[in-house]
Amino acid sequence: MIKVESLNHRYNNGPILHFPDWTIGDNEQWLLLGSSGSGKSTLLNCISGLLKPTQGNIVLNGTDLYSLSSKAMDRFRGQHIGIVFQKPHLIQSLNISENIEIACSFAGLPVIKSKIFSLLESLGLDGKAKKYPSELSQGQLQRVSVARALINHPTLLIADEPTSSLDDKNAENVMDMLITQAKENSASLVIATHDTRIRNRVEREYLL
Ligand SMILES: Nc1ncnc2c1ncn2[C@@H]1O[C@H](COP(=O)(O)OP(=O)(O)OP(=O)(O)O)[C@@H](O)[C@H]1O
Repeated sequence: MIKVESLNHRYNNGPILHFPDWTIGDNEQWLLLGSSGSGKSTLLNCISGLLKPTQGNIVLNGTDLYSLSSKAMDRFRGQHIGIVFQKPHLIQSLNISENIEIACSFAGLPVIKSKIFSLLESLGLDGKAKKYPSELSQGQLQRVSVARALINHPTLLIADEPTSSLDDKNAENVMDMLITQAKENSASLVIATHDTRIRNRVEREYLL
């Protein structure tokens, strides 16, 4: 379970961004909705432990994120939170398997190749483990970024605008994949979006 409590953030001398309290239960799926500039990325960065909020707490499975040292936070994030960015951000000089392995290493967890291969297979990427990012299509690269986010069995899977640059069919495919993979991996799912095409796919909505 993830709790967002009494949270607000202020960049430099900008306006104070207020975030309503939010409880994300185990295995729940949520859309994070709000107009441009309303604070979606700021909130996701706070929840991911990447941005210390000016005030308030993020509590994940009983751990107050910002009570951790930065080193402990990095490890905790690696173990409990998987993030799918809009672009895959893979390391070009590493093959697909190695790109996923570094997510295990960052989290201080052992690399189990068989787990990587079976996750790639479940995402329709069998046979791609030894390929390099430049050898895969954009859709395949996005699925690799989902595999990287899931490899450590996170409590929470976060996707930031995963469909905004996609046509209708691919947006549908990506939503299917995120919903199915979150369920199969028993992860809660939060998708930040202003893509109205996907609003009917997820029942719960948090509005900014
Ligand atoms: N690093 C920063 N320094 C100063 N102000 C920032 C910074 N990042 C974001 N902001 C401001 O904070 C507000 C919220 O930004 P944020 O990126 O969280 O919104 P968003 O809802 O994700 O927007 P979008 O949908 O356009 O990506 C905006 O007014 C933005 O200008």
